[in-house]
Amino acid sequence: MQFFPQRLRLLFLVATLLILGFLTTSLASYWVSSAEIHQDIVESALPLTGDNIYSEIQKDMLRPVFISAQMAHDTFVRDWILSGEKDPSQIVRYLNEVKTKNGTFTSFLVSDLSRHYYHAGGILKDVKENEARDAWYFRVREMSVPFETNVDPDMANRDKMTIFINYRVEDFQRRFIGAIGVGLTLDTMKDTLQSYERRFGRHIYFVNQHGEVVLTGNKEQHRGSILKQAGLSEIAPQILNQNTIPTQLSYTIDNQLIQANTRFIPELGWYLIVEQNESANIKPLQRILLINLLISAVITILVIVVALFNINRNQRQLEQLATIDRLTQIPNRQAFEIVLRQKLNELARHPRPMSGVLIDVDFFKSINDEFGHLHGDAVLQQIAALLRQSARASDVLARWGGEEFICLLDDCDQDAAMELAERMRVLIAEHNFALPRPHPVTISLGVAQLLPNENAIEFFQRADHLLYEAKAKSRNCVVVASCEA
Ligand SMILES: Nc1nc2c(ncn2[C@@H]2O[C@H](COP(=O)(O)OP(=O)(O)OP(=O)(O)O)[C@@H](O)[C@H]2O)c(=O)[nH]1
Repeated sequence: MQFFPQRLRLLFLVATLLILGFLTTSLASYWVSSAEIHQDIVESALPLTGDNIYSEIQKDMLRPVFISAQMAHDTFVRDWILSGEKDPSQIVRYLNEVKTKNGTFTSFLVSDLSRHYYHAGGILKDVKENEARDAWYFRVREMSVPFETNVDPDMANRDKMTIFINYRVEDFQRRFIGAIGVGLTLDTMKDTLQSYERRFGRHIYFVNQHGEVVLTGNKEQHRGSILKQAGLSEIAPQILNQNTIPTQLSYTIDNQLIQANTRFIPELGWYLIVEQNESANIKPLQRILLINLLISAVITILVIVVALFNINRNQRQLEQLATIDRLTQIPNRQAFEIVLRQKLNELARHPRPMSGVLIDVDFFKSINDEFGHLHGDAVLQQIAALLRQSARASDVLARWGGEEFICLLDDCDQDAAMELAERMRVLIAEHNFALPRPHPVTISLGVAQLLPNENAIEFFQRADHLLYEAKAKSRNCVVVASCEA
C-alpha cells in the first residue's frame, strides 16, 4: 500500500531534479552566450565595422572629393577661366586627363561667365537658370560651403545615376567663377557597398541630411526616408544630428532587435549607418537551447523509464522472495494462506467441492542424521517436484513447514482427492532419491474435504488430525476423513 506512492514520489523527485538541473544549465548558458553576443555587437563588432568602413570610404569615396578640391584650386583652371576660356580644347584635354588618370566616371567644369558645361568629350551644353536639371549649378553658386555631393542623372553619360562632387571654383579674390568636379556612377558605389556588406556581414547604407536613403548595398532593405520607416523612425532624430562621433543606437522591427552604428561624414554630407540584426545572431543560440532542452527531456524520460523498469523488477523479485520457498521453489505458507482466503471467498459466491491434502515426510530426521542436511534438502526438493507433477495446474501446492507440504484441490471432492493422494504416495515411495545408500523415503497424507460453514482453522486442524492418524497407523499411507465427520 505504502510502496506505490513512495515509488512515484521518488521518481517525481528524480525527474524534478533532472529537469531543474538541465533547465538551469541550458538557460544559464543561453543567457550568458546571448549577453556575450550583445556585448560583442555593441562594444566591438559594430563600432569596428563602422571604423573599417569609414576608412574604406575615406579611401574610395573621399578620393573624388579630394580630386575635385584639387581641380577647384588648380591655377591652370582658374587662369583659363579668368583669361576668357580662349581654347576649349585645353580644358577638355585637362578634364579628360583627370577622368582617365583617376578612373572616375565623369569630370566636368561649368564656367560662370559663359555658362558652358565642359566635360571630357567637349562642350556638352550651356546651363540655364530655368532648367530643372541645372538647378544644382545655381545651388552651388549660392552655397557658403566649398562643395556638395549630389546624386543626379548624368546627361553626358546617357543619364546614368551619378554621384557628383560639385566644387566651387573661386578666383584669387575668392569670387565665384564656376563649378568643377568629378562623378562616380551609383552602380560603382553600390558595388562598393555590396562588397562591404559581403565582407563585413552587416547592412550598410547612407542617408542624406533630410533622412532620405541615398545609397544602399541592398535596395530591398531600406528605401525612402528613415523618418517614415517603422522602428527606424524612432531613432531617426538621434541619427540626423550631424554628430561625427560614432553613435550606438538600437531599434526593433518585426520583433527583431537591430543594433545600428551611425556617424555623420561631413566630407560627403551624408550619414553612414551600419546595422546588425542582433536577434538573427541569437537565433542559432535559440536553436541550440531548444535542442538542449529536447535532449534533456529525452534523457529525463530515459532515466525515468530505466528507473521505473528497475524498481518494478526489484519489486517483483521482492514479492517473489516473499512468497516462494527458496529451497523447493514452490509457494510458502504465507502465499498459501493468501490463496486459501481468496478461494474461500470465491467458494462462498460459487459453491463447489474443495479438498485439502496435508503431506509429511516419514522419518525425515533420520535422513538428515544419516546423510547430512544437504542430502535432506535434495530429498525435499525432489519431493516438492514430484508432488507438483502429480497435482493439476489449478491445484495449489505449498510448503507448509519443515518437511510438511499442503495441496489445495479446487473443484475436487474427497474421493478424487484421495485418489490423487494415493498417486502421490506411490510416486514418492517408488522414486529413486539417489541417496548415498539405499534408504526408504515415504510420505504420510491426511485428506479432508471442506465442510459447509467450516473455517480455514477448523479445516486444517481436521487435516492435521488425519495426518497424525496416518503417522500413528503405519506411515506411508493415506487417511481420509470419515463420511460422517
Ligand atoms: N535438510 C532439511 N531438514 C529440515 C528442513 N526443515 C526441517 N528439517 C528437519 O526435518 C526434521 C523433521 O523431524 P521430525 O519433526 O522429528 O519428524 P520426522 O523425523 O520426519 O518423523 P515423523 O514426522 O514422525 O515421520 C527435523 O530434524 C528438522 O530439522 C529443511 O529445510 N532441510
